[in-house]
Amino acid sequence: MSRKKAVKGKGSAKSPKASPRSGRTGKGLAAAGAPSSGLVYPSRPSISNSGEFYDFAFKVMLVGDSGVGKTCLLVRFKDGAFLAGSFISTVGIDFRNKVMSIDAMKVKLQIWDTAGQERFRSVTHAYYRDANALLLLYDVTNKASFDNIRAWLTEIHEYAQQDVVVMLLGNKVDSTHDRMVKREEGEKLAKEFGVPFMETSAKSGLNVELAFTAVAKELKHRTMKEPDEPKFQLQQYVDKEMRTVGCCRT
Ligand SMILES: Nc1nc2c(ncn2[C@@H]2O[C@H](COP(=O)(O)OP(=O)(O)OP(=O)(O)O)[C@@H](O)[C@H]2O)c(=O)[nH]1
Repeated sequence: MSRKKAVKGKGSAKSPKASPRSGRTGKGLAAAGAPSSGLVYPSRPSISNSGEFYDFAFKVMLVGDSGVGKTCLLVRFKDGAFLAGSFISTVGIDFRNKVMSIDAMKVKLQIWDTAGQERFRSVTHAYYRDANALLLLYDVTNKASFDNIRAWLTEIHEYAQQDVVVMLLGNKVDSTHDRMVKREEGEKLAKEFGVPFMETSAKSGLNVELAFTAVAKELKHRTMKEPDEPKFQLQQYVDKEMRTVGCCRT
């Protein structure tokens, strides 16, 4: 990823509020601009620029308040590492590709990491409409980031495709002593909005692979599904596979 300096600014009152951690120096991401991947999503069979074949390609976006761990989640998934150290806020938007094997098929995920700060919101809005799935994150140690989820869901409703797959993720569950949002609260909110839910930790890697695998399975299933075939049950799949951690001081 390239590195750029952050620009300071304030977002619109209509957008979800930035969490208290926003407003820091920018972590480097590609220039903001109109989405122009040139790929058709979903596509089958296809070929990537590097000559690698895959059966499906899907676009997944990471969204949520600044500091909830979107970049760390992506880096954990892509490289199996954790970005420790000082927090550098994302500037604009960038993507990374990962090809996964799902039910013996090659699925390429193009994963877009968005800036959580409000001042970049108009940039990220332009990318919503092409997204096949959105991973919406909050930080279990930051109540404001959880409270802002309703506003994020309103925004998603406004800008994303109607059939976009949305999954709610409560990140940073490794910080058990700092936890401010109970797992049950996340579950309740997700149920209210009819979206699947799970908790993750980019730091420990807990459930990170599972979150992306579940979304890739859902998208692959939707694309291949015969009309009389039952739907893929994403939440059931996640519940069966998910590992949980104990609570906390909530
Ligand atoms: N303990 C813990 N810290 C995390 C985790 N994920 C991210 N962090 C920390 O949280 C801070 C913010 O992480 P980022 O991934 O940069 O957050 P972001 O959502 O991409 O933030 P923006 O780019 O501003 O939108 C960093 O200091 C990370 O080290 C996690 O799972 N556990």
